Amino acid sequence: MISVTIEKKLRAYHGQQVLQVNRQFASGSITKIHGPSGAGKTTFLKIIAGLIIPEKGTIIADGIMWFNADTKINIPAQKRNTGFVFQQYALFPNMTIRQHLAYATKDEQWIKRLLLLGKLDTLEHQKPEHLSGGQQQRLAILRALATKPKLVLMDEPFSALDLKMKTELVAELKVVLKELDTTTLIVSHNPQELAGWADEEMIF
Ligand SMILES: Nc1ncnc2c1ncn2[C@@H]1O[C@H](COP(=O)(O)OP(=O)(O)OP(=O)(O)O)[C@@H](O)[C@H]1O
Repeated sequence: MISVTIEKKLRAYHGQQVLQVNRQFASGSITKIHGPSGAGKTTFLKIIAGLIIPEKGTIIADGIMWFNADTKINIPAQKRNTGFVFQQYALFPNMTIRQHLAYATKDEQWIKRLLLLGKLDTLEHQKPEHLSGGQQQRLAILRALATKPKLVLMDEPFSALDLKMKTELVAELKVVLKELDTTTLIVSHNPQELAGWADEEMIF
């Protein structure tokens, strides 16, 4: 279980807005997060990942204190074993699809399964510049899963996919996430998207 109790001042255009969250996420659950633009959804994911530091609060993951503002505990992002799908994908321009995955895992069977999941098996030796937006986005999702993380944070991960691709991927992705027992937080700006797919909902 991940338990998050935080406060973070946001840089808003007018005045100041404070992001306050007090929420638990059960192990292996999938939570869909939605709410208005600028409400702090991306910031919230980055706080859990350890990329943005809140002013107050604690983050406890499976009994381990990742962050405590009072005692100044702050486990670095790379030690939180968290998969992150960024809105802008953040792929490595000089690495092929396969190299993105092989960088994270040596498990050949797992790499093969991920490539099939993302329908990228025939493109494994291509670099990002030769991929469509949807293919790049799928690679970002696969890379986030490559280490079989206990926590996956996804920021609008299906925005570049057509409906057919999204429907197929989402179904297969859920099977994989449940198999890994990965706790998953997915930001989606569309309240209807993923209806019935996620276990929980969090509204900003
Ligand atoms: N590191 C940071 N520290 C403080 N405030 C930040 C930081 N990064 C972004 N912000 C501010 O937080 C606010 C919320 O931004 P954020 O990107 O989290 O919203 P969002 O809900 O994800 O929006 P969208 O749906 O448009 O992606 C913005 O006003 C932004 O300026």
